[in-house]
Amino acid sequence: MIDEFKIREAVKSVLDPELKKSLLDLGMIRDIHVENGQVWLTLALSTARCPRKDAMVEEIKGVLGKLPGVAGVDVRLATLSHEELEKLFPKHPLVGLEKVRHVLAVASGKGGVGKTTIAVNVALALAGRGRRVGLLDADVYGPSVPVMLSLEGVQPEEENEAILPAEKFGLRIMSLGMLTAKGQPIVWRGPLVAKAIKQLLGQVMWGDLDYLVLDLPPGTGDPSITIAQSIPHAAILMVTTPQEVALADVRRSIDLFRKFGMVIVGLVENMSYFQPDHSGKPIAIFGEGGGEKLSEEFGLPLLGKIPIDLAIGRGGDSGVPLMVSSPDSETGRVFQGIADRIVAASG
Ligand SMILES: Nc1ncnc2c1ncn2[C@@H]1O[C@H](COP(=O)(O)OP(=O)(O)OP(=O)(O)O)[C@@H](O)[C@H]1O
Repeated sequence: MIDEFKIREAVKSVLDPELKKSLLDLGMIRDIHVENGQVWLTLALSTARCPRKDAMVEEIKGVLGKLPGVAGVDVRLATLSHEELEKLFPKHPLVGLEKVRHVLAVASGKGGVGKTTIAVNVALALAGRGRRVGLLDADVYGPSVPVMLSLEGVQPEEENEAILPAEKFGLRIMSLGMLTAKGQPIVWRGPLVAKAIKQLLGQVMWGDLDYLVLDLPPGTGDPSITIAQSIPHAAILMVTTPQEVALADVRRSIDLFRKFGMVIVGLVENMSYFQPDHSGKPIAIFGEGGGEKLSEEFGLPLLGKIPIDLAIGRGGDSGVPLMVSSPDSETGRVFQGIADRIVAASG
């Protein structure tokens, strides 16, 4: 007859994929109960969002289901307590940036050039290429990612003292805007900025990510440098516009990031031209050549030129970005090209 002892013996062989130790020995399989061949047990996970939970449940059921006398196996899921987690994993395996392969910080010389638009749509384009992508809105002056992704009013959930990013359009998203009460003015200055970002970086359960795209505050002020610097291995994606007058700000910004030892992966020129219709000639509303000029001057690749597209503005207002509503449009293909070049550059 099957009993708890036999179940324990058998289930010992199921290992935690991370720690490579028996789930039973780790205390993650508990409350085993056997009655008339039916087995009940609890699997306590590091997080309810554990990406491998289904595989672990299947393995447990597979191992126990083979035992003679077992009629059925019922696995209940639970999460480890904070104390248990700390004991098993001195550092939570999914919190912070440990499992984030690349951090891409989107910066601009000044405000309003489309930095957030580029951050959101490049993140979506990378996700469209099958990459696991997070988006951190670190724009201390006016976090606009919640509006662009219709996440207004969304408060982050917490689990075991970690903050869970919101999930939307296949991205994991966290915004400074989610940490402030609705309607409250945001006054993140000096030490507060560093503290808020440190908290975000240290406490958000980003999990396994190929890319974390960061929307930096605009300009060459303290916040953008402080934030970019506080993230190990962050590389800068610089947004520019084509007109000569805007270039001075971008030059200053590039110089400053370089002075602080930051790598710049490339330039994206936004609002490059307007295409009235498919047959007409593109109109260079804001002049032309800015991106190329900077590219030559600083030896940086120009990763793409985004047209002025009414669908981008509409996407920003409606909360459904262009790379969700029309990823294969002409503008969508430019974002795809940028994502491809980023992937190729990051290896
Ligand atoms: N290529 C484009 N075509 C049409 N509209 C655009 C384009 N790029 C950006 N916009 C629009 O311009 C406005 C400003 O864009 P966005 O918020 O992305 O700029 P930003 O540089 O992040 O601004 P901030 O400095 O305030 O953070 C938004 O309404 C956006 O929809």
